[in-house]
Amino acid sequence: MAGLREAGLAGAALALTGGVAYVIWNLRDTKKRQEAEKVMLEQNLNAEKQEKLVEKEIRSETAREAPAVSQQGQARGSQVLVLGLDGAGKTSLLQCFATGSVEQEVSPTQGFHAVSINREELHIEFLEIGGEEKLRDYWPMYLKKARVLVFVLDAADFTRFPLAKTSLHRLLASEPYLPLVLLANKQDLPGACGVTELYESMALGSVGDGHKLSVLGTQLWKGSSDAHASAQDAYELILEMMNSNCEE
Ligand SMILES: Nc1nc2c(ncn2[C@@H]2O[C@H](COP(=O)(O)OP(=O)(O)OP(=O)(O)O)[C@@H](O)[C@H]2O)c(=O)[nH]1
Ligand SMILES: [Mg+2]
Repeated sequence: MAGLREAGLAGAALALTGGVAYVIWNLRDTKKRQEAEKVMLEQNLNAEKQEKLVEKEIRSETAREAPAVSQQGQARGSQVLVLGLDGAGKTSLLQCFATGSVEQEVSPTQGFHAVSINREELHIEFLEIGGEEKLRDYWPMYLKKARVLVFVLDAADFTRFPLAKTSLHRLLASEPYLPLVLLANKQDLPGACGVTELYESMALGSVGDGHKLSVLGTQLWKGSSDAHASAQDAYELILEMMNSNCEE
């Protein structure tokens, strides 16, 4: 009996210490959980803040129809018009500007694709009009408001150089003072034309003196580690050309 009682007491003591230990553990656990919840809450708030910031700084919009030309007005603002034949890499470029890389699959732009960047004093709206044949007739309508024209070219698609050249020269002829940034994209592809050859192939020497122009090689394919640096160089060049247009 005594053995049983002792065993009972020992059991009760164990249960008691176990209970105390549980309470302490539970208290510690609650404290830890509260701390963890606080950290999580702070992280969520920070993430929310960050999201809002990104939302505020970069807005991306795609639509099947281009914005009405009447809404465009006539004054040159901070719009950068991004044109080029279908498949050249215009959407990939804008995706890099908006997110820093080309992570998602891009699909052909059926109408327009706009990305607005607002950072401190800087506000730029990049407007891409799709490059399919049926959309090319709309291109000239958007030149009036553009401060800079970015023409993206698939530098490895030699067969379409003549078409790209005609399309580009038609645009330049209707806007004799519009600065041009020509992007020789897809430099990663074997045999892609370099910037010097492209200058010749696109007959840029024959473009009037009124045009400030720059040619830059880029590679913007999905997953490329160089895409970010390429897009960054293009972005800086565009900014420079925008500023040069302001100073006039
Ligand atoms: N290899 C390679 N592929 C690229 C590069 N840039 C874009 N592409 C690919 O080329 C295809 C067309 O790219 P888009 O960015 O949709 O071309 P786009 O000029 O917007 O074409 P449209 O909207 O049809 O006028 C996609 O499959 C891209 O992943 C590049 O530098 N290298
Ligand atoms: Mg596109």
